Amino acid sequence: MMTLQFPFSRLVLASNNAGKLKEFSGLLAPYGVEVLPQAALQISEAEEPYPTFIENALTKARHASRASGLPALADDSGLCVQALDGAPGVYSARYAQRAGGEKSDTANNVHLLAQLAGRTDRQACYVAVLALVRHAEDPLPLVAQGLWQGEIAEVPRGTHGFGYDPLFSLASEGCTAAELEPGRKNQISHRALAWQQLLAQLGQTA
Ligand SMILES: O=c1nc[nH]c2c1ncn2[C@H]1C[C@H](O)[C@@H](COP(=O)(O)OP(=O)(O)OP(=O)(O)O)O1
Ligand SMILES: [Mg+2]
Repeated sequence: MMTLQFPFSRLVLASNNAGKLKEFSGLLAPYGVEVLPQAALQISEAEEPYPTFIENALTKARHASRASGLPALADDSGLCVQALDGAPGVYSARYAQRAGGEKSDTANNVHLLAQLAGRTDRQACYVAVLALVRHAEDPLPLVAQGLWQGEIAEVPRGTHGFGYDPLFSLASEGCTAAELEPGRKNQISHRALAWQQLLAQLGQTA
């Protein structure tokens, strides 16, 4: 792997999602940058009111950077299902809640299966957009995206990962994302791909 020098030694991870934090600690481990989850700095969760991943990612990164005075990395991600016209998309974390249910991964998975009942088109795509700001008013944030194609399984399988992983089935791997070893997911996921894109940009701008 190419080693890159980060232009800073510490950054805030602008996320409260334990699954994402775990994946990022793996992705960032080789780069010798100290990663501080925003909760460790008592930073509140930012609002995510926008209809695009990029706007939400940037707003989360700016919020954490403003509160901490440090560079910040944010991830806005979700699952886009073809037969549902791209839903739940940017609303993935609030999918069941917006339909009157609770805000949890389990409720989201149950709701997704109900929405797809009887549908044969199960194609879906995970999307991750990353935003890295050097400071809160950074006029030139680094932005990268990754996509990961899969299909929605009929029943959940696997215990690794988080979110929709038990339903995200990968023909090439012969299993769901929740059945993948975490290290494998971190090689091939939407988040891993976006991270590689961001690193490439850092290499150009560092
Ligand atoms: O690799 C993934 N494996 C499974 N599910 C995933 C993945 N990547 C995104 N997802 C789902 C989880 C959540 O339902 C939504 C992200 O929502 P999103 O607002 O970006 O994150 P969040 O609210 O959980 O944490 P935070 O905003 O603090 O980073 O997409
Ligand atoms: Mg969120």
